[in-house]
Amino acid sequence: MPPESSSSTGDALVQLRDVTFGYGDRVVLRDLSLQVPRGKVTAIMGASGGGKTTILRLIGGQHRAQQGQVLVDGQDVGAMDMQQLYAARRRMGMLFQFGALFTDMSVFENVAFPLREHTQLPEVLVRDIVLMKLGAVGLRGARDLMPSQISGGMARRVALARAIVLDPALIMYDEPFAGLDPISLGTTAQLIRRLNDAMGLTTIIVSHDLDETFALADHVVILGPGNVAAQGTPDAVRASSDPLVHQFVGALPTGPVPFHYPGPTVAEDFGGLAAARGNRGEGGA
Ligand SMILES: Nc1ncnc2c1ncn2[C@@H]1O[C@H](COP(=O)(O)OP(=O)(O)OP(=O)(O)O)[C@@H](O)[C@H]1O
Repeated sequence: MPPESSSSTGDALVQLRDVTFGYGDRVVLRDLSLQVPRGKVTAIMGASGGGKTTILRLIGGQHRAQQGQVLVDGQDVGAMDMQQLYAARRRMGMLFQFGALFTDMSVFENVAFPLREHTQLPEVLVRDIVLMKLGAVGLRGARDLMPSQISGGMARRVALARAIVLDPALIMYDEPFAGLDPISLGTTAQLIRRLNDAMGLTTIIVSHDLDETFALADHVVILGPGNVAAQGTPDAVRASSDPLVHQFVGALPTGPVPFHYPGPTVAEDFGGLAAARGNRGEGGA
């Protein structure tokens, strides 16, 4: 696979090029193009159901684009066979919402799990790596606790240590702040930034927390229906004149983002009922 020319792409670790993807007949992303700059924190935001998690799944190779390309470090994820995909995924840490821990394993064993699955490292090295990663999230002292003995915020940090234990190049967080109190939320945001910078990572966050995410991210992508409404630095995106971006950034209840999920019209769904009421003389209101 030829490397991407840096002149056309900047230095992007991940690129989606004219990607179209749908579930069954329902097209979720249409000709969507976006860039994830290397070494930076990129936030993907937008209305609920807009396809943010779908984008993460395309990057992780859990879904394949029906048209277009998903390039990770210049390699087309959609064209990989299982072995290549497996190798590519080892370079990606993924932390999905509430990144569930194995409840029957200690904190230490949870973090050690990917090392035991994917490497044949001797136990002394496993121990050092796990303690180093737990140290990075401030939980070296919690190694022997079980998931039931730690708070939700701590569990999130253990999941984070587990996601970075194989030293990925890219880490993706889906809703890392969901359900956290304001202090844990601030700690998690700081940690995401610190890990990104200290480990030379590239980070993608899908998040609904506008203020926290704009404060944290270097690059923001706002999704509109099926496509990118705006992308750039947080300041550039805030200044966008696109009505959808304006609605989103201003958290306005009305604007181009529809309230209703696409479906039959009211007349189609309730027409029979209205007609029946009409026949019984109830249709006045
Ligand atoms: N496995 C699936 N099968 C069918 N439809 C799906 C599937 N996963 C997601 N969808 C639909 O695709 C659309 C995009 O979903 P996705 O989860 O990517 O959106 P999102 O932007 O992450 O939403 P949210 O912010 O609410 O998490 C939604 O309308 C959803 O109902």
